[in-house]
Amino acid sequence: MVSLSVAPLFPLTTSNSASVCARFAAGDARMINSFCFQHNKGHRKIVCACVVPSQNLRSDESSSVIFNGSSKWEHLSKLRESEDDSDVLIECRDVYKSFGEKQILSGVSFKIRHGEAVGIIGPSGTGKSTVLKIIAGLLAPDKGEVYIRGRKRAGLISDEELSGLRIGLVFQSAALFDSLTVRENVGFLLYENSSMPADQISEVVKESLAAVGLKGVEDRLPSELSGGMKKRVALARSIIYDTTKDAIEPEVLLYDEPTAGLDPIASTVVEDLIRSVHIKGRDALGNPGKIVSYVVVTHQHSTISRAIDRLLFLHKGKVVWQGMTHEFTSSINPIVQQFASGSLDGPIKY
Ligand SMILES: Nc1ncnc2c1ncn2[C@@H]1O[C@H](COP(=O)(O)OP(=O)(O)OP(=O)(O)O)[C@@H](O)[C@H]1O
Repeated sequence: MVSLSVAPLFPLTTSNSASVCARFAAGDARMINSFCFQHNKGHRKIVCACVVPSQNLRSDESSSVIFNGSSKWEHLSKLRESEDDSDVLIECRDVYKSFGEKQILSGVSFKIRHGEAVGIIGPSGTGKSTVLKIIAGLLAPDKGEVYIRGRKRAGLISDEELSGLRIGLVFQSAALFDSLTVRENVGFLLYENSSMPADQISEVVKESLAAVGLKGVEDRLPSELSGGMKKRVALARSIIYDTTKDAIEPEVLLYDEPTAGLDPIASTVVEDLIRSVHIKGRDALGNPGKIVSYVVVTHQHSTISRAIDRLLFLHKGKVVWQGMTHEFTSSINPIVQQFASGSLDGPIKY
């Protein structure tokens, strides 16, 4: 059975049991709410979120990976081809997507491996959010395939019976329900879909909020929170899960511009939270994170340097460069160089 429901930092969950759950936190909570009630007929599960040691951007020209047909890239590409793929959680293979006449993705290919913290960057409108939605199973590619732990996904997440991987999508907007308290927002899925008693949900909500460094805000309404706090509440909602269910699958979180609109310090808080809920990190309570891998779409340099280990650069519908975060600023790829410097001169035209 398939059920879809919502969460502000929106987890989309699939399970390897007969139930599948998708959680969303989109821009319009009401729209999501109605979507949720239409679809959420049976079982569901809930998800979590992530952290890892940060890396600083630095120059390392010798290790850059360039996608311009250079022999170095071809060589590395061949090496990667022969790599062991047993740790690949998600793979997009030659994905195409158009909206009407507008071709957005024209053969996007990449892999997300177990334990990775991956960033997708590139000019505005190049299809980064579209890629996240395709990974999440909210949009189907026109052509090409998405593999979840080696299994080809057919159609949308709602069509899936089996996946073995929970995928959560955290939208740019916190997408909290305005009329619900923080407790009700964070525990939304549990109140709606689990058999957990209210006091137990309340406890789990409290723990989830504590994991993102928030205490004593359970009874507040979203309007009483700052933008940064709303994002943290949304993150708490994305990492909450039904503690009465066992066998929780590995989970991947997808963040769409998690620090957009935040001041530098609030951005740092969110970037560290993203790290902290990752399996390589520790949350505010000192517990290891539960998110196995995550993907962040961002334009912010601080988020790239603080929360991301490997980057995919999307341009004109393709991944035109990929490399470790520290290789980004030293890349000799003209597209990357222009983007990194913010120059108006170069191959990217506005
Ligand atoms: N559902 C849709 N219907 C029609 N067009 C869409 C839809 N979703 C996205 N687009 C268009 O596809 C293009 C890529 O959008 P997308 O949001 O994926 O880009 P992006 O790289 O994330 O942009 P930004 O960095 O500005 O957030 C845009 O031109 C957008 O208007």
